[in-house]
Amino acid sequence: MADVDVALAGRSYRVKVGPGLLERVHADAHSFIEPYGKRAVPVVADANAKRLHGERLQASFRSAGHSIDWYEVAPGESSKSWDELVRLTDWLLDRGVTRSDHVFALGGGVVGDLVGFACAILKRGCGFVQLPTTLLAQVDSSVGGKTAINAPAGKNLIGAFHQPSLVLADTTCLATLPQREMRAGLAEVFKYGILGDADFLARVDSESSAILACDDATLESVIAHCVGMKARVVAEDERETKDARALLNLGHTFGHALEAETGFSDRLLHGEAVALGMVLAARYSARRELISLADAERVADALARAGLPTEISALGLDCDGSTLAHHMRNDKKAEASTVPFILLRAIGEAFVARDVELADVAAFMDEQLQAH
Ligand SMILES: NC(=O)c1ccc[n+]([C@@H]2O[C@H](COP(=O)([O-])OP(=O)(O)OC[C@H]3O[C@@H](n4cnc5c(N)ncnc54)[C@H](O)[C@@H]3O)[C@@H](O)[C@H]2O)c1
Ligand SMILES: O=C(O)C(=O)C[C@@H](O)[C@H](O)[C@H](O)COP(=O)(O)O
Ligand SMILES: [Zn+2]
Repeated sequence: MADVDVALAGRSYRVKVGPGLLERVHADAHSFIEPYGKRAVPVVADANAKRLHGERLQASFRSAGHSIDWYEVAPGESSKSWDELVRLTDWLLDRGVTRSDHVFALGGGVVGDLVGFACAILKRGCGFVQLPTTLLAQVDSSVGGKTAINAPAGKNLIGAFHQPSLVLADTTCLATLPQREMRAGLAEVFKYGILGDADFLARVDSESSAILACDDATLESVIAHCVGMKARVVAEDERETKDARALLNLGHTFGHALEAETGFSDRLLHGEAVALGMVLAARYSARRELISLADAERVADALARAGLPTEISALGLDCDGSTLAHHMRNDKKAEASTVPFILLRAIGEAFVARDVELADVAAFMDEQLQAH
């Protein structure tokens, strides 16, 4: 078992990583469950996560004399919507959830982002506990307090910073995760290496088979490493007001544009979009002679070896580079006169570039759409 603390004045919380944590939620989350007394505890769950792991959670609550009031969320990105937010907040209000209560979120990044945002606005803020069940959610989305739903204008455009009170990442859950979803999560694992830790990138490259095969020891140590990196960044720059947290957005300005263009659907998962986005960020860095083309292709090759997509020409998009660049204008990092891009000075050394012309990005995207 590994523990990582996210240090935020007055709002610090623990992230526990390891096998079997769902069986002992009643113990680890005791202080957030006990106040419910005889009331059932609200658990918002991704339908697949509930079907596959809900019973373990239920047994844990039952052993401490508590029952669960389940709310099911349909799997998929389309659940990060206004409609689902309204349905969920109405349900929480119906259950009489108070500001001092904690709502439990069982599932991947979709449920975590949705529940986190609902809890940020419910009665101006109640608590929540993250029980992430995907690799992506365990290494990234359950930690750091970015919560959001999507808008027609773009990805995660309606949201709030709202930190969880506890994160319990039970690695046993990953045994039931489809390989495509494991790979999508692996993209965010690669991200930590590419943006700030070349040694970790080499390690992930060589251990990707063990990660995808859910080797217990590898999973626990890799997940804890990622959470540790994210915890340090979040402690330094919780609200992305300095450049530190923006680096966690490597590949996302490109990736979110691709997600928008594919309709936030399972045609392109978030992690797959991030993999493509990191390749684009690396190749765009090479175009600007910040890194060599060989280094950019090293990034692409590592992702390809793990079975992740690296060529946007294979997506069959019916759009041109300026349509994609137009989506990027809605990026939340955008400033009045510029869209900051996370580029590479070296593999393992990302930085925020504020002198990128969207017209140049559009021309680059046109080339990439036609490449290979
Ligand atoms: N807040 C953040 O900092 C942050 C960071 C990264 C990503 N995100 C967001 O996270 C979302 C993606 O999260 P995700 O990749 O976890 O996707 P997801 O939540 O859609 O889950 C992926 C799929 O796995 C299924 N599933 C979940 N747990 C399972 C399990 N244990 N076994 C079998 N199936 C299971 C789900 O039903 C779903 O079909 C995106 O919306 C992205 O924007 C947020
Ligand atoms: O935690 C962060 O900061 C991140 O950027 C993590 C990303 O992996 C994640 O996808 C995040 O939701 C993207 O943030 P956004 O501000 O671009 O919506
Ligand atoms: Zn992401």
